Amino acid sequence: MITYCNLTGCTMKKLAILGSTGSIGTQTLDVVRAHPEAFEVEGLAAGNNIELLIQQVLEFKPSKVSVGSKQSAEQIKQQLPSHIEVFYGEQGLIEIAAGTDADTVVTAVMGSMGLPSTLAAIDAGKTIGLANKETLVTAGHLVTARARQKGVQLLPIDSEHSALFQCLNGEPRERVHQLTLTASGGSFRDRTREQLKHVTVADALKHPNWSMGSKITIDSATMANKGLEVIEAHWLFDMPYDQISVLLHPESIIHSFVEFVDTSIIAQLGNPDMRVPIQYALTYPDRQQAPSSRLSLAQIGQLNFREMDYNRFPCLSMAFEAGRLGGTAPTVFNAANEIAVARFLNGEIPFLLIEDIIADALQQHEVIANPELEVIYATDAQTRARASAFSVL
Ligand SMILES: NC(=O)C1=CN([C@@H]2O[C@H](COP(=O)(O)OP(=O)(O)OC[C@H]3O[C@@H](n4cnc5c(N)ncnc54)[C@H](OP(=O)(O)O)[C@@H]3O)[C@@H](O)[C@H]2O)C=CC1
Ligand SMILES: CC(=O)[C@@H](O)[C@H](O)COP(=O)(O)O
Ligand SMILES: [Mn+2]
Repeated sequence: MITYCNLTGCTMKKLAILGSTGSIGTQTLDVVRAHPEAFEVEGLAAGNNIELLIQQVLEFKPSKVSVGSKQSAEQIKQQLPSHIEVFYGEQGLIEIAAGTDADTVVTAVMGSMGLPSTLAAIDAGKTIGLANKETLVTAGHLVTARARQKGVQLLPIDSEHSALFQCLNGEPRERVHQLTLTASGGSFRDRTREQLKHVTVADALKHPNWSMGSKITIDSATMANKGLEVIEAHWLFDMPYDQISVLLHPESIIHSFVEFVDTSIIAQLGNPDMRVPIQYALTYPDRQQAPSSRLSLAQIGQLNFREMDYNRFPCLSMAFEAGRLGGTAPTVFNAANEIAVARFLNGEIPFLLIEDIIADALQQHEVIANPELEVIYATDAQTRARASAFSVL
């Protein structure tokens, strides 16, 4: 039984979930389902999957919900009890992030569209269970500064960052030699660049180890995901880029590790199951039985590792470069990648054009140092326009 106690008594943890119908959102609700005595759901936000959202509302009984459009809001209102408040669009997402009694907000929408609601949740003093890595990539300096100012904890949900958080266990930065993020290599790990020219969307969506939303699955295949994660680690752990490395590990059993200055290495292991890091963020600093299977190293037998080939995966080099440049460069990397992946998923461009679109966007951009929020939004919009128009013809 999980209880959250302070001097005034024991309470249930109150949650709002942004992106409740997605891969992370539904697995967060699996964790809630496994511990009904510990969690209450105050707010749910989704995009277009009204059918699933209605089922979630009837099961978890939040007081407020939000959907992607006004039309969906009208539709859902007719099917829900009248005491449930229904919102929509960006303001709706902000209402779920900041306008409920939730103490913890799980940010599980995809992309930098999660930035305004994440900032609103921080401003409202909510603890953040952070899955939406694009938010930290596009505006890491603003998000982390605001969280510090408000005394708000950013608890990582991304598996590698949850692993690093657990390995670091509060140790100061001076004791750390290097953070290493492991990378599965994604759907095309063993294909040559020549073979990548004609891969299909269906092939790209077959991740070897994880079942995830489509955008992140493509990011894994291009290695842009690991690039985003390097920048995410930089901001979450206040670590310079030359102390962050990436190692190819096809099995996704070691989720990441920390090498300390005395040469000791501490790693976090587990089966690839996001409900484990999600639950850790929700119960932190406590640990409880998770709705997940136990890892048997004897059954696995061996684990493999390979040096990262940066020529094979140029998106990773570009992300390191953007991170080191800082300012608006990571915003450009992220926005160009979001558009390029959407175009690939839409069947508009071949797989290898994703990296060309990112390279073009970074090359033409004049970096603005220490950008304010408005500059971030303007850079994001300009980059999206350029990436949408990019053509090989
Ligand atoms: N999946 C995973 O295992 C991992 C994911 N992450 C990160 O977590 C985030 C979510 O990923 P994932 O769960 O895979 O993505 P999914 O695509 O599975 O889910 C995205 C969610 O966002 C919702 N959404 C889309 N548009 C809107 C909108 N306008 N307003 C409100 N909600 C909206 C979707 O709703 P609907 O479906 O109803 O349209 C869905 O609930 C990403 O940033 C990803 O990088 C990080 C580590 C692991
Ligand atoms: C589950 C998770 O955290 C994903 O970000 C995962 O790490 C993707 O795996 P690769 O990017 O290593 O293929
Ligand atoms: Mn990850």
